[in-house]
Amino acid sequence: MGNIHGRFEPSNSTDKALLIGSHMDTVIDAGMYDGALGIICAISALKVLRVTGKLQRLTRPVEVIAFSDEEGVRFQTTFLGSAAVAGILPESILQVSDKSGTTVQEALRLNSFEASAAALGQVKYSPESVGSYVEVHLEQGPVLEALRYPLGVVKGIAGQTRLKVIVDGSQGHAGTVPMKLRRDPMVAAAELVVTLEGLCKDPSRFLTYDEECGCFTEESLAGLVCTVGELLTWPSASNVIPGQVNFTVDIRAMDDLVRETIVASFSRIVMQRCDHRLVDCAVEHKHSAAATPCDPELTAQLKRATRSAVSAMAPGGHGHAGAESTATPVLMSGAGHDAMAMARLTRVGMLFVRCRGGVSHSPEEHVAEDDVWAAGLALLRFLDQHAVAEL
Ligand SMILES: NC(=O)N[C@H](N)C(=O)O
Ligand SMILES: [Mn+2]
Ligand SMILES: [Mn+2]
Repeated sequence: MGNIHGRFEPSNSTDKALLIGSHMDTVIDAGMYDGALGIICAISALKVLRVTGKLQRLTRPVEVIAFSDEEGVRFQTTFLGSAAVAGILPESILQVSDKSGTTVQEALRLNSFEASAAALGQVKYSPESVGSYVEVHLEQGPVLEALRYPLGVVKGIAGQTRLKVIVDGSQGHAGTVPMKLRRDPMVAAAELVVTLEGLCKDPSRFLTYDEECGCFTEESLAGLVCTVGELLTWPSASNVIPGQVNFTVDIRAMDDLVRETIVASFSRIVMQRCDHRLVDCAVEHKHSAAATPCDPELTAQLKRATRSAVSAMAPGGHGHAGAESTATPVLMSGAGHDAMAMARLTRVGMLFVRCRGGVSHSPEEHVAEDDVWAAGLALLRFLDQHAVAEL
């Protein structure tokens, strides 16, 4: 699937491998740090172990993996690289096509990968060969900056569902079709986009009683967000009533029942509103990933490593300013990560790095050099705890 691996195998290792990685793809018009930061941190940490002669003291294989496609921008499926390693990628994925009609299999062939079902089977790792997966990633949110702390550990990752909504109407002349005779998919889509926002801002206004059997609490609704990031129209001419409009839907929540109920409720609303407007519609499920907890023991080790790294950089150490408190923040992640796929193979832990203004998926994305240093130091401290034998 286009992943890139770098592995160090100690001569007499008996323990299961530690995998450290992140994704090397990103979104359109992105920043420099999403994904890449985690890969660079991992490679740098192993380089320091080599330079300091510690590689030979590793008690377990340590492997860096740069995953090929985490964002799912091109094929609307996501975690292609990590899901292949985790062994959860269905063979059918090879036939999913992008907007130009190129399938995953063809895209791989164009890059000299013979992607057959058998080849896909060879990519997956056996659970007994892997002990844990750790990922360093910028936070992509405002919490660490607000806490004035450079690093944090992740308690869990929100679940996510991606849909594609297709609305078909009657294509026609913008000047001659009376308003009352139109079957306009653009207006239907616009109404659905605004309704989706209302559904996620205030679900109680929309959910029917039987759906509320979950009696959603404030906590269970935590992190409920929805986004329409793409909207395509055909034929996309200013003087033509569109024939078809389709748009993407991205729904996330910390609670899987909440997310599934919102998805079901929105699908029902799509059918109802399109019926009312006499347009045809379809809701395609492109991707779903359940909310993923991080492993408590790995998280505790990452917390200890973080505290050690930040205190080593505090004034009198390497002069790292800004760590106002000693307790390492523990955060939930609204963003998805390869760790969600890798959690289906092994236990996972994540280390978050503060980013300016919490901005990500934008050229404005920025991480302070000192915070990159702190992340690398914390990863080294984690490796010392987790994989390097005492002298
Ligand atoms: N698969 C994903 O969730 N990709 C991004 N990391 C995202 O959060 O959208
Ligand atoms: Mn991203
Ligand atoms: Mn990412």
